[in-house]
Amino acid sequence: MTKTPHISVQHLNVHIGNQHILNDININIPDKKVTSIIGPSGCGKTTLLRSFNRLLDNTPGVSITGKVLVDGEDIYDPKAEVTHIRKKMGLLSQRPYPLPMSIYDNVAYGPRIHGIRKKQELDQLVEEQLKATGLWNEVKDRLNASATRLSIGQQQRLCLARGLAVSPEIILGDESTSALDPVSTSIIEDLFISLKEKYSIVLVTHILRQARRVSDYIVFVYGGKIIEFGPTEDVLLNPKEELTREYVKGYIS
Ligand SMILES: Nc1ncnc2c1ncn2[C@@H]1O[C@H](COP(=O)(O)OP(=O)(O)OP(=O)(O)O)[C@@H](O)[C@H]1O
Repeated sequence: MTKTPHISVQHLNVHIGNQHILNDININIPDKKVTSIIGPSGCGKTTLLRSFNRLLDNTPGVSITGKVLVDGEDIYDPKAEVTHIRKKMGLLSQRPYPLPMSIYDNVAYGPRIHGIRKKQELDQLVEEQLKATGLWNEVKDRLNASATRLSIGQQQRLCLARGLAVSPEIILGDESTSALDPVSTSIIEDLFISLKEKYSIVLVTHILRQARRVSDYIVFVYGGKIIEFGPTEDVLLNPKEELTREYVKGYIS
């Protein structure tokens, strides 16, 4: 484990209405590694991921206690600035949601909002991020075409490029390959592996093979609690907890 965690979760409890969704979560998410959150449907994986960038705030009936420190700053401190926190994180959801504009404008969108206006600077940024997501050669001759005309797999990589263009530090992926074909899935998985050089990556996945392929660390969640957390090989091949063993073997789903 790296010495300084990028995200440190301390005694996090999430209730929605009278349901206790996350129960005393304590975890240190390592810097510049891929950490995958696994567990059966409804165990709280997405809720945990969404707690990292305060996406739960608008959920009706939610109450959140405990701390989530990002780079040492408690994002649930009443004085914390949500925009500043969110800028540190890019979220890739299950399905790609390209903006209804050109490929170029999708990537330039965030930088423009953050005040970058010079065409040369934007051109360079767009090219850089399209290269980082392996799209450049596929789209360089049609940058002004509508993003919605790309394949679903390409759209997902474009959404990743759009997120990376605002210089986040952390990439959150919520089942982000579930709508993709096997080839696009494998491209996105390889991207996660290469992007960890620069970013801390946290993924929610149902697919154990995917978790094994891409992750350095695994968090196994069951019934709103963290049952086990550790290096991928340890958790998947030599779990300490009986519940993890049963889940990995497919006895619980
Ligand atoms: N907005 C909400 N209102 C009420 N209950 C919610 C809400 N969001 C999530 N829940 C409940 O919280 C629990 C955890 O949901 P969550 O989506 O985090 O689980 P998950 O492990 O990601 O599930 P899946 O793998 O099926 O996506 C579930 O029981 C779900 O019904």
